[in-house]
Amino acid sequence: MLKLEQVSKTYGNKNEKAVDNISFEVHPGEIFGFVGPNGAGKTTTIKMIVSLLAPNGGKITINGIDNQKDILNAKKQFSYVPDTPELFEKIKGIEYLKFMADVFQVAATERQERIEKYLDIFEIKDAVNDPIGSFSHGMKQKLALVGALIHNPQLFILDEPMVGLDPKASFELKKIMRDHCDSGRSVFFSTHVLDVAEKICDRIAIIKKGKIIEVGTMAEIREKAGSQESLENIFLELTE
Ligand SMILES: Nc1ncnc2c1ncn2[C@@H]1O[C@H](COP(=O)(O)OP(=O)(O)OP(=O)(O)O)[C@@H](O)[C@H]1O
Repeated sequence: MLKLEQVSKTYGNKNEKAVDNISFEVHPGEIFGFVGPNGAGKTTTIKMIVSLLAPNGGKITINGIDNQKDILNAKKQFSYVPDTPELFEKIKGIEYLKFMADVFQVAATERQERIEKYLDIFEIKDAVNDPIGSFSHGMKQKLALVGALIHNPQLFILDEPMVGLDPKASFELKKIMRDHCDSGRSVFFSTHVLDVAEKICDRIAIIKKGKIIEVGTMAEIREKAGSQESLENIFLELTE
């Protein structure tokens, strides 16, 4: 579903690589967690996957499509919710959702169904007729999530999705992520919330100073670390 092969990124004329020759794969039906300390390279990696940044080297394929050679078709395969969604403040929430449905050419009945379903789940049905500028941070995040789910993407990419969400929304999002993968699609997300990653991810990659230092299921990570500890404890040991 998502494949990174020897991907690197250096910003400007910095000496150090923000992302250094990383490779991993996210399979269909998988929730894949991407964890690492501040400045490790998570957002840089995500921005290269979604074609907001061009890598200096390596190859990224999404659902078999090279995201440097065929950007438009690669972009049709995924949805992306950044850590701080920047939405059009002057338009109404519902106008944003219709715009997203238009961009991804979602048929009328499906868009109606999905918009209603997710507005209900995230409890922002009453707010969507107001300008986005009047939304709280959490409400904007919920709207961005609904907008990203409208075309039922093959790959759902989220950067720090739990930050700013209330406990109910966070619970619902985790359920949506699982359902999404149970239907054969995939989720790739970065997080600092390690107990959530441990609980919901099928596989996890740990990045440190731009390099992948561990990747696998929790059982595989525990085995390699020679420890039965929590992801948090193993993470702290590996990233010391
Ligand atoms: N626009 C930029 N220009 C120059 N350097 C950058 C830029 N964005 C990120 N970096 C550098 O690249 C490295 C990786 O940053 P990145 O934001 O990818 O890390 P992260 O793992 O997402 O961190 P965090 O958990 O703090 O969000 C850091 O050293 C950072 O200073």
